[in-house]
Amino acid sequence: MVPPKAIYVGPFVHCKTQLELDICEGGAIGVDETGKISFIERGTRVTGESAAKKHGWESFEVVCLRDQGFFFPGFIDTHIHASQYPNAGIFGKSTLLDWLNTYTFPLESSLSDLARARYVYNRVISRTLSHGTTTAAYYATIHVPSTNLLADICQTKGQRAFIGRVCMNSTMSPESYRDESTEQAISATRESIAYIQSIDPKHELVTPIITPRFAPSCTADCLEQLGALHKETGYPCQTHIAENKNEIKLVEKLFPEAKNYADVYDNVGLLTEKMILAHAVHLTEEEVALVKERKAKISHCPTSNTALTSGCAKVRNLLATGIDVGLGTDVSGGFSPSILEVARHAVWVSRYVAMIDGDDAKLSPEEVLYLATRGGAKVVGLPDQIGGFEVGMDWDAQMISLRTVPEDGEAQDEHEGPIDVFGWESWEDKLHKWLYSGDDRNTVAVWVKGRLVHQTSGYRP
Ligand SMILES: O=c1[nH]c(=O)c2nc[nH]c2[nH]1
Ligand SMILES: [Zn+2]
Repeated sequence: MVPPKAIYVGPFVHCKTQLELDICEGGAIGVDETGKISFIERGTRVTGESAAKKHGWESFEVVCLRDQGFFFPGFIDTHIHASQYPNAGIFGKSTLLDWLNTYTFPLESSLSDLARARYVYNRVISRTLSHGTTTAAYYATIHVPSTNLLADICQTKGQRAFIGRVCMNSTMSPESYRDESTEQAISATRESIAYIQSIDPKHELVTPIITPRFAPSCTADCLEQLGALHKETGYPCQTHIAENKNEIKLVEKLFPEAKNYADVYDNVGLLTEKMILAHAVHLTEEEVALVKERKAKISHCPTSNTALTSGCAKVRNLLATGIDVGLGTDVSGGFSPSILEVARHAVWVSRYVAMIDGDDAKLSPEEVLYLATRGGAKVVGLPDQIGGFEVGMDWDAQMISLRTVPEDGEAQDEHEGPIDVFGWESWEDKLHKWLYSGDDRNTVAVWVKGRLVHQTSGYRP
């Protein structure tokens, strides 16, 4: 579907650097038929017509922010298990290894049923889009048909996605839910890769991602062959690392020849700049140095790490080392499909770290919004294409509505959302209010590559 040429008029905000937002109180962003940003005009007096005239545009749509609010880059969820979405919020008092057996494997296993997979995947994609997630790195299940279905639905609904068929062939996983052998794990992975290539040969929207679940669920031989597949195809990879202390002990037992957890992946050629490592809560200094050296990326998942009592990742240290970090909902270790919520929790977790390590550990609102957008773009390997508003980048964006409370303090309608703006706040204050109290009611429209992929019912941009 070709999106129309369009000019988006109103305030826009994006991250200039890790520490600084670029807040433009008024302007116009021209997006061409390919969904790319063609021009950016700044100024509160700029209109769609004046911008079009300046750039010689003749036929186009104008999308104006009718209420107070702003355009913001779409969020990037660098780690989410689409197949676990029905369990969001269901974890009791479990920790990682018993959570996998009690809650997770039974649900994932049930998605061999394509009708059930369709039900779940339709919902999780609609839900994440409604929270402003324009790109997601998904784990599906071990099943090829339902993994391929996830790719189909992302394409139909217009969400940019990395789609991973989960590899898990070790006897640590239940017999009823694991790959039969290394050969079968690799051929199923190849089958899913070939399908995704067939539906999106240039990977305009969906891309396969090689997905060993985590070291304990794969044999050394399987990891080795996945490393070879990564080298052969150049496709990105994702896995988990150092999430939980018992998991780390298990890795030491299963891979006694490895120096540490990161070394298990490094030994087989999986620790590269195209690897997304989820969690990294308990990495040693030596491992952090290796991750940095290999330019591997980290997905920080604070809601999950708190829910499963895994620990508090020291994100300030990772950033100071120069490692690229993004945010992940990690549904359903994480209970929420919202990256805005995860960004807020990234602030909280950094404060828990600061209570022990000192104030330098604290992440600011600007920093977590950076991780949710530009940081995530680096993690998924698309820093020049998504995560910000620059000429030549794709229009992956969300329209945020923040209405000022009327003078009588009363009138509310379905689009008001949970934030009370009184009108005297600075732009920085409004953004902080959105970060700490906003939700999907504020996200009234969402675009991916210039295509409108979500709008709040009744709200027409
Ligand atoms: O947060 C997590 N979710 C999972 O599904 C998983 N599998 C292994 N390790 C994991 N961690
Ligand atoms: Zn996970």
